Amino acid sequence: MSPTANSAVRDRLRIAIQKSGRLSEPARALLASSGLSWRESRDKLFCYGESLPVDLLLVRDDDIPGLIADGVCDLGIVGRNVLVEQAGERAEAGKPEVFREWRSLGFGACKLSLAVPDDWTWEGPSQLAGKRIATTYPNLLRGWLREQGVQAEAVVLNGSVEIAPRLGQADVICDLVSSGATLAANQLKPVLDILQSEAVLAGPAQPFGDVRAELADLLLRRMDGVLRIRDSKLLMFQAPRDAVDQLMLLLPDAEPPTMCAIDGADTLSLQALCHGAMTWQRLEDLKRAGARGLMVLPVERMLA
Ligand SMILES: Nc1ncnc2c1ncn2[C@@H]1O[C@H](COP(=O)(O)OP(=O)(O)OP(=O)(O)O)[C@@H](O)[C@H]1O
Ligand SMILES: O=P(O)(O)OC[C@H]1O[C@H](OP(=O)(O)OP(=O)(O)O)[C@H](O)[C@@H]1O
Ligand SMILES: [Mg+2]
Repeated sequence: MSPTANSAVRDRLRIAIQKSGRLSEPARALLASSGLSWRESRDKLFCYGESLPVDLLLVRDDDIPGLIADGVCDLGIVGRNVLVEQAGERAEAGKPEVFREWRSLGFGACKLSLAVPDDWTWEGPSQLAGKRIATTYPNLLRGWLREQGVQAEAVVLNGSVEIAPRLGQADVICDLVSSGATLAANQLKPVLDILQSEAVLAGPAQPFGDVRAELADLLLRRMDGVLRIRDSKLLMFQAPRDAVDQLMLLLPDAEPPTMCAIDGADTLSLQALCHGAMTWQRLEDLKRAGARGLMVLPVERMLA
């Protein structure tokens, strides 16, 4: 299917997200926080956008890069691991680059790691020469092996990769790791990270040439606002003017504060957007350094 043939007839934006899995809920939540709402219930495969002409396609995550490549959808929310793997697959087959990562989204964090049996003494990548490596990500693995100048065999499995060494299918594995619990349960240990992954917004490599460009820009601006204030709080307090420098050292994650003088000029009232966790411990440290009347407020929306 040609991308242009399929996408030329649309004046609505279509975003593919995972139908059901780790990225489904956070992807929906991010889009909803960006002001999108849909008519259909969540078990449908297609959700018609109500607040904006932006529709959703609910699909298997592995299908998302291909749907963008074919012009069936315009954007997608997918793990970087899947996107980079399929980009590599296309490059290997001599196909042009048609999709790329537009934004990292700060959820679905995991690593693609090499893991070896617990009883191995790890000496480095050269130890993998001639070994069989079970993985769902053969392109990423082969690319890494090439960079290392190591020749090894990729054994491609679509699931239950961790059990392959025990079944004698492979010597080591290259799979996604987050807590490490699955590796530990299978007597494996991680020795190297090949890719740091998280959910990303994927889009076409070339900009849209029609109304979708404006829609995508609007959506990106809103998403950037949502991502920027995620985990952020507005901190308000008062402090003696001569304590402010010291106090700001305790707030390395704060944007430059807004300050105004009260009580003549000796006391300042400050407000600062802070991007890290505002724990009781931090508030107590600020109080000890001279801050008074500390208040932490949630931030709902931000438009830069
Ligand atoms: N253990 C993990 N912790 C955090 N994120 C993970 C973990 N495993 C996978 N992910 C991320 O979440 C994405 C989706 O994982 P999930 O297990 O839901 O996919 P799936 O089983 O392939 O689903 P689908 O049915 O859509 O094909 C992965 O591609 C990866 O980016
Ligand atoms: O480090 P951990 O926190 O243990 O997570 C790692 C596991 O998570 C993923 O599998 P998932 O649970 O999605 O199962 P699946 O591969 O069968 O879909 C991944 O493929 C690992 O098996
Ligand atoms: Mg999948």
